[in-house]
Amino acid sequence: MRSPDREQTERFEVASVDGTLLRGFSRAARGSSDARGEPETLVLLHGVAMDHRVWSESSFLDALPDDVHVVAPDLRGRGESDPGHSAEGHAIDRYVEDVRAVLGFFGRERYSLFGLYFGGRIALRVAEADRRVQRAFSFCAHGEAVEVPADAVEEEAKEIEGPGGYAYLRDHFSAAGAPAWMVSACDRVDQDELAAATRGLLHGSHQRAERGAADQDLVLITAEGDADLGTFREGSARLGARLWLVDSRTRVRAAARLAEVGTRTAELLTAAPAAMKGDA
Ligand SMILES: COC(=O)C[C@@H](NC(=O)[C@@H](NC(=O)[C@@H](/N=C1/NCC(=O)N2CC[C@@H](C)[C@H]2C(=O)N[C@@H](CC[S@@](C)=O)C(=O)N[C@H]1C(C)(C)C)C(C)(C)C)[C@@H](C)c1ccccc1)c1nccs1
Repeated sequence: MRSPDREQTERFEVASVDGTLLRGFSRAARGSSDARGEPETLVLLHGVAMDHRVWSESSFLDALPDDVHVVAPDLRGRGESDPGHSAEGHAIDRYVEDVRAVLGFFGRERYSLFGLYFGGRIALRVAEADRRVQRAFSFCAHGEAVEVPADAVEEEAKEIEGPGGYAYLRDHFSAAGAPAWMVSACDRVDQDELAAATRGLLHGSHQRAERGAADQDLVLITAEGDADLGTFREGSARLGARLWLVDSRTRVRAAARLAEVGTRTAELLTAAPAAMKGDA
């Protein structure tokens, strides 16, 4: 564990296109920077039933070296950020605007994005839209078109906003073998915002992501045993993305492997450019 005083963590607040205030945490880099005099800046995007705290609780943060500038926003409706209010207020295009507002706030020329589950899908869509994104990692979410069944998702939203909403998520994720940090994250999210974010998945999240710039480094990550592994392979071929597999039976269980993925991610961020070519 780092000693707190060495941690230069500070809060930030930035307004998105629609006026929603996004808040989050930034851990300054210590030491080296690149030829442009900029440290590697890694923006972390959490999943639907989560907030920025999952990065430290999963030990992903500890796996990142001191010389990386880490930016961890709370997505709208989560953590300390303003609510999205409605399903339309939680459309994926709003999330893309939010992330681009965060990139604008820190004013770097280049960013890496790491997204967790639906945060990964957001990362791929931001990479498509914004040339500042040099690398995008998507943990357990591919970028292909998906059928988002309106009835099943509406059913889920009703469960989530009901009296047993937190129990539904805790039970589902626990039964699916999710690690404790992922189960407890659900309880920190406001129920109405969680239901709106769930219905928000019906506004554009079905669309596939296209590759943005030719020089972007895209990385898809999923479980060796994932039932949708074929789709991740298709996505890797279509997008010219790396495919990293973690040793777990399902995407949900893969969450327990996040810290080791953090280590591998850090190696890619800090690798000498020459080493970037052609490694697995
Ligand atoms: C099969 O599900 C899993 O493998 C669990 C896994 N989910 C996914 O990878 C993707 N979703 C799905 O696949 C599918 N969506 C779903 N409801 C949308 C949704 O996701 N939620 C809404 C609520 C929020 C918490 C989040 C979530 O998590 N609910 C779990 C439910 C608990 S879990 C242990 O069953 C979930 O998934 N419910 C499915 C079903 C309703 C179809 C059963 C489809 C329809 C998109 C295919 C997510 C990343 C996605 C991809 C593309 C577009 C939109 C979402 C996890 N996500 C987070 C942690 S684990």
